[in-house]
Amino acid sequence: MEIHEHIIDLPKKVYVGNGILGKLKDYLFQLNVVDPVLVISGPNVRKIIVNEIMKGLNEMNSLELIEVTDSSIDEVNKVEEKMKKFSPRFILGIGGGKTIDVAKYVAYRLNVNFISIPTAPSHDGITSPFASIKGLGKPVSVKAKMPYAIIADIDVLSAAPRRLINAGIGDTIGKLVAVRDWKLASKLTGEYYGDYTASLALLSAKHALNCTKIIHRDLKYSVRLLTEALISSGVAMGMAGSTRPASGSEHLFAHAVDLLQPNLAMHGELVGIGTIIMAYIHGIRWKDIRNALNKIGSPTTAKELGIPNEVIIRALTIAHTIRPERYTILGDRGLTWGSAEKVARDTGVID
Ligand SMILES: NC(=O)C1=CN([C@@H]2O[C@H](COP(=O)(O)OP(=O)(O)OC[C@H]3O[C@@H](n4cnc5c(N)ncnc54)[C@H](OP(=O)(O)O)[C@@H]3O)[C@@H](O)[C@H]2O)C=CC1
Ligand SMILES: O=C(CO)COP(=O)(O)O
Ligand SMILES: [Zn+2]
Repeated sequence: MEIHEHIIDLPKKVYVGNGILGKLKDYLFQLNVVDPVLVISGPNVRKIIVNEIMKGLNEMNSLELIEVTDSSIDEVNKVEEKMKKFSPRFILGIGGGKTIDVAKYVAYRLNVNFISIPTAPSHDGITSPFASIKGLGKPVSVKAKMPYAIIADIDVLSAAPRRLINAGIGDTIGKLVAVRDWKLASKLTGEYYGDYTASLALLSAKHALNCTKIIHRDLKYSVRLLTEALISSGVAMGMAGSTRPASGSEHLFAHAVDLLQPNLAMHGELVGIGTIIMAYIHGIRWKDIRNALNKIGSPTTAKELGIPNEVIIRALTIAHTIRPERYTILGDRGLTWGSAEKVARDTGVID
């Protein structure tokens, strides 16, 4: 008899709290982290946060820091080159989504434990066992290492620029559409639909929507809520063994814009706009989503992001080609130029 197994890898420990990075040394001890340890970080985060963290770890005999500037395969190769000489037992990824993606992808390829230390609540890659790496030939995420532990310091995360916090809200609200797409696919194509992981992703989206109502009066509480939502959305991906619960047509749109005009906008901002458009096509409450994003000052129009109307329309027409194996509301044939222009205008994304 053939055995079908589904193996779920989960983090060993998740630390969340205010000012907890000051206890990093204790946590690493609790987690049995032994050196050599490699810290991966980006240039901004290094200056703002990591240099201080490194001082706190100066008792380690073997500790190295490497800076990465984007989540490309070239940066992955650069880190791997360094690892040949250094052979770390643990990797700490400290930063935004791109840094964490490089760290978890390197950790996966070389089978080294990886600890995720987010400095911005801008994405749900904090916990997911997937990484978006540019230069692998596709704009969507690939398999990577599930973090061994997560250390989320709410003081640090809530001090991140507001744009990054808003992007995390956009990335999470996207699950409202992603789960709809998944359900639709299960009806039309017979694809397995995981009720539990879908519910977990939806719960994250609901909490992110709640954040939009309270962030003006209680930033720290909202960031804590958002961080927990990002973590559990990542867990949903880990449990599903795919990004399906967290990425549908709204992400396809975001990936398409990024392909056409790289680095113009943050991932979560594009997902937020994609969510408005795809919610409109699904016939769900797209105006509520747009109002929620407007309320926090997150962009809801192409103009706010400096993206030409033609790029939005073109992205909508090619989005269905990005991951053809994952059925969404865009169907197999996608949108025509005319229908793409109409939905973008009807939702106010272009004028
Ligand atoms: N693997 C997955 O499942 C997922 C992956 N992603 C991916 O994550 C990426 C998006 O991540 P995102 O975080 O939005 O973008 P970036 O990682 O590009 O971070 C944006 C900027 O914010 C800076 N930054 C981070 N923390 C702070 C802070 N506390 N204070 C000041 N600046 C800070 C970074 O600095 P520095 O230059 O130092 O890095 C960087 O310049 C995309 O590539 C996306 O595809 C998104 C969702 C899920
Ligand atoms: O960004 C993601 C989830 O928020 C990952 O999605 P993709 O698998 O589409 O890259
Ligand atoms: Zn995302």
